[in-house]
Amino acid sequence: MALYIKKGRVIDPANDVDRISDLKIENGQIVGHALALAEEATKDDVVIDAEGKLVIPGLIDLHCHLREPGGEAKETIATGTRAAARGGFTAVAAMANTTPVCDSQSGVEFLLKRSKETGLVRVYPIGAITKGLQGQELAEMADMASCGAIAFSDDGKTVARSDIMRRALQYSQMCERLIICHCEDDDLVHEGVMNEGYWSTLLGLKGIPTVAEDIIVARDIMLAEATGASIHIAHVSTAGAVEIIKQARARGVDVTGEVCPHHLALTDAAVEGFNSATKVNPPLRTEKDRQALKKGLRDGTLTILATDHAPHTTEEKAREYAYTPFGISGLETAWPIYWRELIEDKVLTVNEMVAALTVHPAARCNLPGGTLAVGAPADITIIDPQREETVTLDGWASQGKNTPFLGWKLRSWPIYTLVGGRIVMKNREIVDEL
Ligand SMILES: NC(=O)N[C@@H](CC(=O)O)C(=O)O
Ligand SMILES: [Zn+2]
Ligand SMILES: [Zn+2]
Repeated sequence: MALYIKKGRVIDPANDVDRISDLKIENGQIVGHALALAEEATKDDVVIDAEGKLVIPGLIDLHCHLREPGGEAKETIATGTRAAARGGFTAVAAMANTTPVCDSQSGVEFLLKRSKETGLVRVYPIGAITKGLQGQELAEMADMASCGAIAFSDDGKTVARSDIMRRALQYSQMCERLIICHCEDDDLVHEGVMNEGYWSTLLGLKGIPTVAEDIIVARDIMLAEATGASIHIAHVSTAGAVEIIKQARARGVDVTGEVCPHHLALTDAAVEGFNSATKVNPPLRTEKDRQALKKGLRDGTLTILATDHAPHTTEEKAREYAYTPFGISGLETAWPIYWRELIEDKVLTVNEMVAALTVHPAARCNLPGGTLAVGAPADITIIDPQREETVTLDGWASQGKNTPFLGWKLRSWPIYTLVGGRIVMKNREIVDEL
């Protein structure tokens, strides 16, 4: 049995493809592209009509929190990967800040095994940089790399000690893996819960200054430059960080940066009303920062889009603003939010936006996928750019209901997700029983 995707606009930035075509899928792989290829389909085959739709490589998220093991009340691999499928993602990289922390071979092996058993999309483990995310002793980086860790990160925390970070960068080169940096100076953050500025003053909440991020972005870039290592800056949120990354790239430092949907769509003004779903780390910043992120994407300083999907329980998110945990459940609204902020606002072309969600993240971590080339695994997303939907929790797959976008009317939604040729989401609904 073959599957055909008929008459879609096929966009494959990795191969400079943007044309109306049919795709043929067999045995989990893309086996052909051509106009009218679907005419050969027999009654045993499946044909998806994609006229007026975008047919793109499955989206790849380099930054999400699946919470398993230890945080199953917030999310599991089963529910988090279903949220991914609903959002058009065919692969997600899972951060190490679980309980226990993913800082050894057994942590990586657990994640891979559990993902195979219960995951709906591909899951790539990210190993911790330091044991227990304690920032004192390097984790078993080489062991983790050998059994499938695709990168290293203490995300959720900064590696505060520069000597430890320097050593980690040296080891990462031997392991040929990227270090992903969560950048905030803990002393400057202190007890802050939102961006420091007009709104924190008005609302009487403790502020987190932008320099808390900038200073560690600068430090990590200098350490990467000194060691020759490759780094990736997670959730870039400040104008200062964009400028520092831009200068470093111009000098030839191997640094990339990612942008999250919420930092493009919202500012700290959204905290008015104390909606706990707006509490995230790094915090929502000012309009100036938001515009700097867009400019950074436009001029090629920032090349990757990632969700930082950070689900929490409804109970935790019902706490007072100062005490509720940081994090936004982002997988299910990422594509239409990016569309609104980057396509409707004319920051990127559709091809550039697709590249930032597919070939760029794949290339950065040497992942398979991110392309629709013949012979590639059939990880494919179909987008209906016309579809309008209001964000509600109906059909929401993530256990984390902590989205600041409830009630937003958004255009352009994923309508099919295929992983290895298998349909895992169709017409906005998961195709699979838990
Ligand atoms: N982004 C967040 O606000 N929270 C993340 C941690 C992180 O990404 O730093 C989490 O694990 O909850
Ligand atoms: Zn982080
Ligand atoms: Zn994170």
